[in-house]
Amino acid sequence: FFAPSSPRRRRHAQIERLGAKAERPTELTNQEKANLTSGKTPESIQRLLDELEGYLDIYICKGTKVSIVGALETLQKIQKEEGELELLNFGGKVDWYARGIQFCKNAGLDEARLFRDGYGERETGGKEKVGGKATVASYGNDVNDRRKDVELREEFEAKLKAKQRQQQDNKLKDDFTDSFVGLNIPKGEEKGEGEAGKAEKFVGLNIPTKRQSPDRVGGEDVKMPESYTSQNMGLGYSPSLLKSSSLFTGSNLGLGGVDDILKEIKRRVWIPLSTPPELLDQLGVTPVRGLLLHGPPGCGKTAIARGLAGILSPHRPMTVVAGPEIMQKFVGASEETIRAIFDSPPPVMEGGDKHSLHVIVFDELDAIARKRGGGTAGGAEQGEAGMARDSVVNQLLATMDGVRPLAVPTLVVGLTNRRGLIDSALLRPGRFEVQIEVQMPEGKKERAEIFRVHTEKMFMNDRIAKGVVYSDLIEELSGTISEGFSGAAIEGVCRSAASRALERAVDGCQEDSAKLLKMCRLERKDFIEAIEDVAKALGEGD
Ligand SMILES: Nc1ncnc2c1ncn2[C@@H]1O[C@H](COP(=O)(O)OP(=O)(O)OP(=O)(O)O)[C@@H](O)[C@H]1O
Repeated sequence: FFAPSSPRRRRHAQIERLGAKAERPTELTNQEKANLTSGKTPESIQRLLDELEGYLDIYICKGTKVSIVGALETLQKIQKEEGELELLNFGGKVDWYARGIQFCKNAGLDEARLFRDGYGERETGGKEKVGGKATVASYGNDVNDRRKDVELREEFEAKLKAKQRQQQDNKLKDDFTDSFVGLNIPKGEEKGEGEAGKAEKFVGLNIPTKRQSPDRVGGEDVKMPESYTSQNMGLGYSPSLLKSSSLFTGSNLGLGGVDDILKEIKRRVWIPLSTPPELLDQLGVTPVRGLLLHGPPGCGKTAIARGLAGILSPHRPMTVVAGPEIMQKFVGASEETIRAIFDSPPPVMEGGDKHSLHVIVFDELDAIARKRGGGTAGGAEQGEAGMARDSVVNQLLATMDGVRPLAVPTLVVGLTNRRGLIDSALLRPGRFEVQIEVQMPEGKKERAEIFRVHTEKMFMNDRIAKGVVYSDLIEELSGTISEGFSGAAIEGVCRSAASRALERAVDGCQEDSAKLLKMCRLERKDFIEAIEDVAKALGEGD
């Protein structure tokens, strides 16, 4: 939904220019020094803007209340930081808060909806001003405000639904086709971009706009296939689905150093799934049916698969098949078991339609899809377990080849630490065709990104000790840890560091919860000691 003319790259370039231009006062007051060392920079506001963008993306896709609350809270942080920046004469010429509000407007959230219709009153009339702008009353944390929000949203959605029903009853063709953006619209009836945009703005309001069930409209103009084979596994043209791929970023998934991986998944899996089928037809290609993520433990394979399923198919829960557990069921059972996984997708949630993508994640795929053949080489097994595995592999092959049609479009994601054990037939094109290695964080830059992901919240909530410069801390930590630290290990470091700060705060003021809340801040040494803790544990693990 953000104009392609304003990609993040351009904003970062702008930040860099601003940073270069920023003039620091030669003589800083103590307060200013304290502000400086607490990390107030244009970059910190940019990070907040990125966060805001993330919330608005989620809002557009899923329309959740949490995302609006998150957006509002982020706006407030932006306003606060901007005020502090102005004190430092440090980029104060840029109205970041106004940019944040513009983001919200682009996302279809006007100020009235953000501030008045459920999130407390916007204070105006010069009651209170920061940096010349009217401040926003804090989001009502109390239950009443939240309840009011829910009531307003329900009322608003009920009205919209009623209006939609009426429009359908009246057979207003324009409105009728608008709601089908993303469907396989028959040739000659494609809607122009303007109309597509019109329908899309409802996406954030939980109205099923992407692909409505043909049942609901008579199924005459719009036909979805009755069953899905390798030829028509795609979801049909879906501009909103294509756009929502912008959500598939490391920062939204809470992952650092994986942007190249996400880009490749977007290009090879996501885009073909949601482009016009006739275009795929002309190109003579079909969407990919299988994605294999392989690599060492704790590097984010599961998190990527979850993120992919959550954004690609927000209305149908994904199916997770835990390899070793399910194998116990397979032994002695018939081939029906694997069929059942594909043939019984979880029902769609409200707002979805029956053609929503079904994502099946096979965790520890090597446990169920080992090389066939009964020989011991390459990890294949004999006996009942070996036969069960052979049967599973055969079933998977038949299903992924499209021999057996499926009820809904399906994407299979395999996760494994041991790609070498998987039957090679499953790794051929047409099956787990896209294979991506999710490696250990390669260098300092990737490690710094992961540290940032897992400490940003502490930093934003002022839980890093005064006097510690956040960017220096990240730089130091990412240089200190060794190459053997996975993303999960780095997350472990942050957890362990937090536990040290918590312990110190609790020891210092057990009986005074207000003091405890105030005191609990992470020191540099907490992180350094935590790195040693985790390194020790990793060493013992080896
Ligand atoms: N690149 C990363 N950036 C930030 N956090 C990460 C990263 N990789 C892993 N983590 C953290 O580690 C946790 C565990 O990762 P995840 O389960 O996705 O790894 P995995 O590769 O699937 O491991 P396994 O093979 O053991 O299942 C994640 O939830 C996340 O918090």
